[in-house]
Amino acid sequence: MIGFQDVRKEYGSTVAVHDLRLSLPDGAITVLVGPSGCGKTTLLRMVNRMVEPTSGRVLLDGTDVRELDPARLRRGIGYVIQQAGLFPHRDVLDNVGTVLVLGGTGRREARRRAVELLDLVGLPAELGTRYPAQLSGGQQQRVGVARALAADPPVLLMDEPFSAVDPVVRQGLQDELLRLQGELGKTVLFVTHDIDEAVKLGDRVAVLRQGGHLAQVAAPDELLARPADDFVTGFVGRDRGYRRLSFVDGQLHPQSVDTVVLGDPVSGSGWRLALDTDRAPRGWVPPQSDVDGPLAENHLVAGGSLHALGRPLRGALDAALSAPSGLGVVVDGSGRYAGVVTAEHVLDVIQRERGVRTG
Ligand SMILES: Nc1ncnc2c1ncn2[C@@H]1O[C@H](COP(=O)(O)OP(=O)(O)OP(=O)(O)O)[C@@H](O)[C@H]1O
Repeated sequence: MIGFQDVRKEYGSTVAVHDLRLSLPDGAITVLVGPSGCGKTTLLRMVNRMVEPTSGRVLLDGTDVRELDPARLRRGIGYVIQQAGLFPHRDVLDNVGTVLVLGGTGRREARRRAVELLDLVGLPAELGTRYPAQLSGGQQQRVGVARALAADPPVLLMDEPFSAVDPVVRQGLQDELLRLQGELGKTVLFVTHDIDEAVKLGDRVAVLRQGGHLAQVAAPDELLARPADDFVTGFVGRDRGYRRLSFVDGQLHPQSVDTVVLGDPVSGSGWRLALDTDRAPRGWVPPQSDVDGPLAENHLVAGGSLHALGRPLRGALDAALSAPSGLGVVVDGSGRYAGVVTAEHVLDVIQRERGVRTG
């Protein structure tokens, strides 16, 4: 759907994008990642003609975008930028409905549709009458995404949309984008300088280096497993082997451990896992603890992270490494205790998976 054909952009003597050839698969997220100044934003803005190439062509559905009227082109492409870029003097509903009104929809209908879009991006309708300054950074970004989706464009350009929010909110926004994309299947071009964000979100990741050169384009797992050169190796980082575990699934065989339900008397010795009455893990009873009477929260040592069955093995290893007992707690889809795993067991499964994969 979107293709860059030998696209070059020069600003005076600066080559921002160097004869770049890249095509973006339909209905997938392609992430452009690279250090500051390597030409990511320039490349992205060439799609909606906010920047014109010095030479080469940008194709949208086979048509050179230069043949398309810029205003119409932009109405058909969702655009999300850092700090959302909302209009400060319009309330949230008017912000979200902007593109619809520009396209000829009446204001009342645009506001009605905006309420649905807020719901789509996980915001309560009550926020609709607030002004951007009355929202948190994460909420503003969601409004920005809702606004970009308003005209239901097939293409979404996202330029560092989550860079200005704190890491926890950022993860939430990333998860939300993946959920939305699962529903909507847009063709997304996403710019970031954060390799973790790139491998989490991208179906394909294009790594750029200084001077606007394309260093490698690959699926995230492939990128981490086989970086094309020293630049990409350096960029994806030293812990790429560990990060790659995010893409490794395998059949874990959790073992059982002694459990005790909060409110029940404690017996046995060694590490015992405390559960609530729904069998959700709550923490650990350490060896030699002398709990007298029913088990209460204040008798517990905090647990590590939990691993949900079927999720990538990185989470299982983290659960084992973060548990005070050294036993990673595995839960089922409803958050109920399903067993425990040691780091050794997880590593065995990983090695076996690798063996299968590499033949
Ligand atoms: N309007 C402009 N005039 C002159 N030079 C520009 C202009 N826009 C970008 N450049 C230069 O082109 C190069 C690429 O810039 P661009 O903004 O595309 O990089 P980027 O990878 O998005 O960077 P960042 O991650 O810092 O946003 C940089 O050297 C930049 O200084």
